[in-house]
Amino acid sequence: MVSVGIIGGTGYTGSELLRFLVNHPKFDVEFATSRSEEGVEIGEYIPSLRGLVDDEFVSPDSSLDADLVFTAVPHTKAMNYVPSFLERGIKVVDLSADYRLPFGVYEEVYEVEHCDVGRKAVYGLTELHRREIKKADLVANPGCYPTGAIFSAYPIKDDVDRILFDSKSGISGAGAKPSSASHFPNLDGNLNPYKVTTHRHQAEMKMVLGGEVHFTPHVIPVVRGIMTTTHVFGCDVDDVKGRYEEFYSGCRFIRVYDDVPKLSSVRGSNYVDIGCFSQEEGRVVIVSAIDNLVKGAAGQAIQNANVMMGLPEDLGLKAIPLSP
Ligand SMILES: NC(=O)C1=CN([C@@H]2O[C@H](COP(=O)(O)OP(=O)(O)OC[C@H]3O[C@@H](n4cnc5c(N)ncnc54)[C@H](OP(=O)(O)O)[C@@H]3O)[C@@H](O)[C@H]2O)C=CC1
Ligand SMILES: CC(=O)N[C@@H](CCC(=O)OP(=O)(O)O)C(=O)O
Repeated sequence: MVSVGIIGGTGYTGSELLRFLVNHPKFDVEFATSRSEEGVEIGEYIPSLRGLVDDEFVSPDSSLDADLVFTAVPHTKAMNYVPSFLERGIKVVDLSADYRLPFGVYEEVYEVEHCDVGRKAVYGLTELHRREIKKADLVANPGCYPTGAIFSAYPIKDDVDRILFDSKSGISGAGAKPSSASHFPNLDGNLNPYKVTTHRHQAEMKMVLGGEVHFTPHVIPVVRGIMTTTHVFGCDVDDVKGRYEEFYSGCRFIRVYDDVPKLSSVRGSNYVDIGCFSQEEGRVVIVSAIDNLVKGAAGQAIQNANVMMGLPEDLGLKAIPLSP
């Protein structure tokens, strides 16, 4: 068995890691941390795990031991834990943004100084970066929006002039802490664009796709899921859908089809559904759907950890979507 730890076990992605790890045949949860819930039984704090996990949350501490650690803490916080794990030979999958971008770009976009500059991480969109992930000690798990967006454009990225991502996210993307954006009367019945031209994930999308990339996020009154409508301009590809089918053949979590994907077809699962492929003069529209907490976070993190430990990529991740 491989022992794994979670820094940030009470958060939405930490809880989702626990949900999948309970059924993982090769990963054994050694610890999950929380500062606010230290000593509280995990199954008591996360009622869906009642009777399934009887350990208690422990205080986050750089001396905690495991074979692999998931850091599921807010960006700017993970960099305080990652170095000490790596220095003790413990592999890390970081779910935060701290190691995703070149350090100079990170400091500009996140407006903070990075305290671990120079550390090498592999950016982990599993299906695109498997070979590097296999050899990595530190994987930077991609952002939720970039995951859905990049998969929806990658197969044709070199044959287009310009890419525009228009994404709609469920509110769990904002984490467990309530805010005015997540307050029920502000969210219900609304569709709220935010950071329309300035969202921090645009840098990640540009890093992987290159070229001209634009991104506008919206939050919608659902809990889980990200739907991205991707407009590509100047597309020089005859059979766009055929290109995707070929590119993603053998990727068991990526499903390519004709229809417009639904959030309910991926909810609770590690799937990326890609479809639509509507074409008019000079523009192709492609739509992708993911569960932000699974393929956009915990699921992809476990997929990457499987690859890092030389295990089958889909181990512990065979959950079927919760449709409807
Ligand atoms: N929600 C999503 O859909 C996605 C989130 N992510 C990223 O994953 C990370 C976690 O997100 P999410 O689970 O939503 O966040 P939450 O806010 O829901 O949870 C944060 C967790 O981190 C702990 N924590 C906070 N500050 C610290 C600290 N300084 N040291 C140790 N632990 C700390 C909290 O527990 P306590 O305060 O009790 O210690 C809590 O368990 C973030 O970087 C986020 O951007 C990535 C992809 C998708
Ligand atoms: C709806 C919502 O608020 N979403 C979050 C995305 C958070 C997230 O998951 O950020 P990372 O993927 O970079 O870790 C936001 O826009 O900041």
